[in-house]
Amino acid sequence: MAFGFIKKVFTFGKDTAPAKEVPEEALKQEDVLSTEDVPVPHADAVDAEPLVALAEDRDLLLDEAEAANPEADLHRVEPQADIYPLPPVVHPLPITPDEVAAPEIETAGGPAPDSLDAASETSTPSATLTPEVEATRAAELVNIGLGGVEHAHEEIEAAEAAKAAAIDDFRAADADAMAELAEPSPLPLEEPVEPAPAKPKSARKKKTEAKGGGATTSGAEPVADAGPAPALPKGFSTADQMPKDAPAAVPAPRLSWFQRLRAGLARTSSQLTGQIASLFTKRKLDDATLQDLEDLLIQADLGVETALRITDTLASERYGKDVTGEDVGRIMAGEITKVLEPVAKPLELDLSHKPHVILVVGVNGTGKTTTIGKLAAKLSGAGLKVMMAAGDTFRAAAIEQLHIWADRTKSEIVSSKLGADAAGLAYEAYEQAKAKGSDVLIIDTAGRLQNKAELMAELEKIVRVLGKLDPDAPHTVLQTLDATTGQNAMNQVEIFRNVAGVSGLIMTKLDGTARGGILVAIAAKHKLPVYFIGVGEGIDDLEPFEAKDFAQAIAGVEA
Ligand SMILES: Nc1nc2c(ncn2[C@@H]2O[C@H](COP(=O)(O)OP(=O)(O)OP(=O)(O)O)[C@@H](O)[C@H]2O)c(=O)[nH]1
Repeated sequence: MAFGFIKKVFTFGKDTAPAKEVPEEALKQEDVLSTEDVPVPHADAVDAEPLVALAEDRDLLLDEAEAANPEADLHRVEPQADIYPLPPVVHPLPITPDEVAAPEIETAGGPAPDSLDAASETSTPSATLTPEVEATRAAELVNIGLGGVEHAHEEIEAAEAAKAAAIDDFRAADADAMAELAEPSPLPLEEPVEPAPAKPKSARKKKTEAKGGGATTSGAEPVADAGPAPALPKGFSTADQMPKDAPAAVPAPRLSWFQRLRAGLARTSSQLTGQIASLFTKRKLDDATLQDLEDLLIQADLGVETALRITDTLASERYGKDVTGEDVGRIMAGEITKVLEPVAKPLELDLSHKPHVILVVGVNGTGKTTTIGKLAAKLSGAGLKVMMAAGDTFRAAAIEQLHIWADRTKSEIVSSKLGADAAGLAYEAYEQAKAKGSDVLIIDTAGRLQNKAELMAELEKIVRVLGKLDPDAPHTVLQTLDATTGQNAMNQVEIFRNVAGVSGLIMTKLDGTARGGILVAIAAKHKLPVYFIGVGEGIDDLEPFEAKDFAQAIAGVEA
């Protein structure tokens, strides 16, 4: 074995380069091979112990060979750095992920690609050190010139093969590591949420159609089934939560004018009849009860006169006897009817005048303009030629309002600018009505409080101007009374009668919360005709005044 080893050394020398004479001092290689004196690059990575053993073996073999054949020319070839340069100690290859066939990385569910560097560093196999060390050892063997070139070649090839295998292993391991990083973690941190199974498109469509969907968001395709609607705070609702097929608002059946009158007077009548019923419960009619009844009737605005008529009639019939509420109601309706019948007159028109002039007066908001429209509708409907005069020059809306009524009733209208002289307008309107052959001229006036002297003076002026045109004009002075005002209506009639010569009354708003008793008191005192009653805002809501109907409605007696 020792000769074979020597042979290899010689062959290596012939094949490559002639052997060089080694300086004497260089032959003292023990020191050279000392691991202490010769700095071994990266000594921490190279195990020098076997090399020292090899060098010792070499010296022993050379000594034995020289002893056996002193003639032999045995060169002690010592390693020199310039002849056999030490290969640099190769550290594990710094394989970067770029050099490795990177797997396709899906970012979803895996770590960010940035983490791959760290992953590759930490996953570098430590086994790659071994072939490196072996290669270094082989090189060392060559360097010391004792291992034999062939042996050294074999060792180097084996080391390189091992190194290549190690690199392959590393690359495979690294690729596995990277592939693992790219895969979603098999252990999710949170409980996975089961995705809702997608409903077939046709099923969704059917559901939408069944709901009548699409009506609220026209043109918008339902993108996805949003699932059950979230609970909304009070006050919020979704279109789905809206009641389907909400019943359409059914118009209330229109009441007859008498029903509306009764409804309007219900407060007055129910209050009155209730008090009367409780007054006469298990009581015989005596002076005290009669006095109490009189008080109740006066409180109901019927007036002292009418109240006394009622109590007197009741006493004459039932004094000292049991009395019921129905008894009192019946007598009350009869007596009120007697008071009202004389005033329940039709509005007489003297069409020989052409025009018959109707001046409409009253306090603000009592229904003058509206009543003019209603009257014109009746007259026009009867074939009469009607002209209106917008004498309320204080209020632009009143002028406009009358124009609307003129349009609706096919009436002619004369109007002027806001603030114009109302008397002058009345004059102009009369002239035009005369010229055009109008049957009726209806003149609106500004609403005014009866205590406003200057306004009342203007009203007087209108009456004077009209009287100059026709001594009998205005032929009718109508005053509108708001049925909700109560006792103040009596005062209004007194003032307007004195100033404008009111000749007849129309009580409006008897369809509301009326206090109709005052009309009985006014009728009893002034004996002014009551032509119509207003029972609504519509064009037909003006009814001829009927004493009995009105009386029964107040008394709460069935017709
Ligand atoms: N319910 C009800 N409302 C009425 C009736 N008559 C008039 N009105 C309403 O009462 C309000 C006043 O009516 P107008 O006709 O403007 O009264 P006016 O007297 O001309 O008012 P001024 O021009 O301010 O003096 C309006 O809203 C009318 O629709 C009625 O008989 N019943």
